[in-house]
Amino acid sequence: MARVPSGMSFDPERVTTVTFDSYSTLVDVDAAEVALKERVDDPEPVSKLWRARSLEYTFVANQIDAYQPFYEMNRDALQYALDAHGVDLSTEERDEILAVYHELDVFDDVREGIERLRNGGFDPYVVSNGNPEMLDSMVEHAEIGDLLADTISADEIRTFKPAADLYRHAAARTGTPIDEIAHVTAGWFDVMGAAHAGMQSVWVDRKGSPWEPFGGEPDLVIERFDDLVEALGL
Ligand SMILES: O=C(O)COP(=O)(O)O
Repeated sequence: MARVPSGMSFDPERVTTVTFDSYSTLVDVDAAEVALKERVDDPEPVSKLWRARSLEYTFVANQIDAYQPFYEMNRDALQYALDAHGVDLSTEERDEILAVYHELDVFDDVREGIERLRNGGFDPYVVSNGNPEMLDSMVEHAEIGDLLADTISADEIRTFKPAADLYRHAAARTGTPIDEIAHVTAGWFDVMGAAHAGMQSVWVDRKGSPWEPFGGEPDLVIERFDDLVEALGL
């Protein structure tokens, strides 16, 4: 069931285009932990620090003009997480772990949900921090290439979420007024960034997580993509 947080309003009538975040929304980044398992005794904290640092690097990069492709952010963050936990791996081993990003598992509701949106007349796009090579392999592995209108990468303007410029760039690329876009994401910072830029924000909360006390609420909260399909009246 979709939840509309109190005081917030999701307006389905205004939506013509739906944009999706990729990592943690379409594909499961927690699966990256599996790649660590074979080489690290206690993979969970390493995986968590890796993921957290990747995102923190993107936030800092926006502020200090230090863009590098998201894959390289992940590479540096993995190195840091391993160092912080005293794990010494060769470059080849680190590369193998990193490559898991090319074949992350797709969530089971994704294909059907996007298909129903598309059949209902909405244009589905991906708007992601991932660089184009990552997005190509993500789309191929998730087998959703036939459903998407396009993928839009932070790399096109060398600026990461949640900078408003990236959402504005995405709106321009889709040819849609920004307030006619619903942005669907599991990332809290991405919910805030999309809303700040003028999109309607849809938070995918698959695990019943608490929402953030900071930064406003999503316009709509869904557990599965079907909930969005219903909220859009399809
Ligand atoms: O890893 C992230 O959440 C950032 O990448 P995304 O924009 O595709 O989500």
